[in-house]
Amino acid sequence: MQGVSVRRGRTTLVGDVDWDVELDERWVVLGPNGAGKTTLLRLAGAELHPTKGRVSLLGERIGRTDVFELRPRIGLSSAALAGRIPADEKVVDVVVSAGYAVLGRWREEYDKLDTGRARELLGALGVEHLADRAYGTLSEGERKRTLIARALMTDPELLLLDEPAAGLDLGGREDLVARLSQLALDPDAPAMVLVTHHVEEIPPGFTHALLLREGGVVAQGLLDDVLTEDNLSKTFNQPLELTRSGERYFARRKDGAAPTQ
Ligand SMILES: Nc1ncnc2c1ncn2[C@@H]1O[C@H](COP(=O)(O)OP(=O)(O)OP(=O)(O)O)[C@@H](O)[C@H]1O
Repeated sequence: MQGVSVRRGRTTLVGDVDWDVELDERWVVLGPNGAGKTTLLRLAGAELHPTKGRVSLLGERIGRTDVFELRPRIGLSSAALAGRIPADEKVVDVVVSAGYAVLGRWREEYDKLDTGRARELLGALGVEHLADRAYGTLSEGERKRTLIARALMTDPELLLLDEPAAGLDLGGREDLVARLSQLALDPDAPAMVLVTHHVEEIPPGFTHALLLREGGVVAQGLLDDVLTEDNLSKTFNQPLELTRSGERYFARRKDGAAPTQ
């Protein structure tokens, strides 16, 4: 992205962003509510055109390419997508239908090979036993894993995950972080961008971070350089203490700091 802004009326959702993601990188986009994270991810998923600036994805310039050809090369898991899945859709079909860029099994008869791959992906995410259940009967954590399996179904070159751990309990979060870490460390895995509000959700193996506040970039670059107390405090507009334990990060407000408005 070069000089990218997205505006709606007088509101700037993201402003003047320069950002490069290489295919072997795993990025976390971190920022408070309303910072513009989802907007940035939708730009990266060819779901949104910038108001200003240039976006190129997988060698194709947005505005000069057919986004319908580009989108299957990008795997996306988001709450918006989750909300469009029919409750009675079979879990394996939620995954396999990604290869046909549809939601809802009724449209296609799927190939056995594809169904096998979908089950394999569900297995890699620890939910193969749910393959024949209706999506609507799954817990939040099981749904998130199903959606990640779906995002991987087309063997994408870029994987975009919008708050994959939101709504999970502690065990569910830790399990998902471990699985995403495995994926991040796999050299054959696609480039990854993960949006989150919480440093605790950064999976080991992620290499880069972009910190966003009020639509602007506070800092971006190698994770270790960018994730500092100063940068995090600026991003969340309060004095934060950041600790690192092994490959994981933890943050909390500094002792004695006054609550923000
Ligand atoms: N169509 C629109 N018109 C005006 N403002 C909008 C529009 N769409 C989004 N916004 C605003 O743009 C800002 C950025 O939204 P975005 O969803 O990208 O933030 P986010 O960082 O993903 O937030 P969250 O963490 O709460 O999901 C928000 O303040 C939102 O209210």
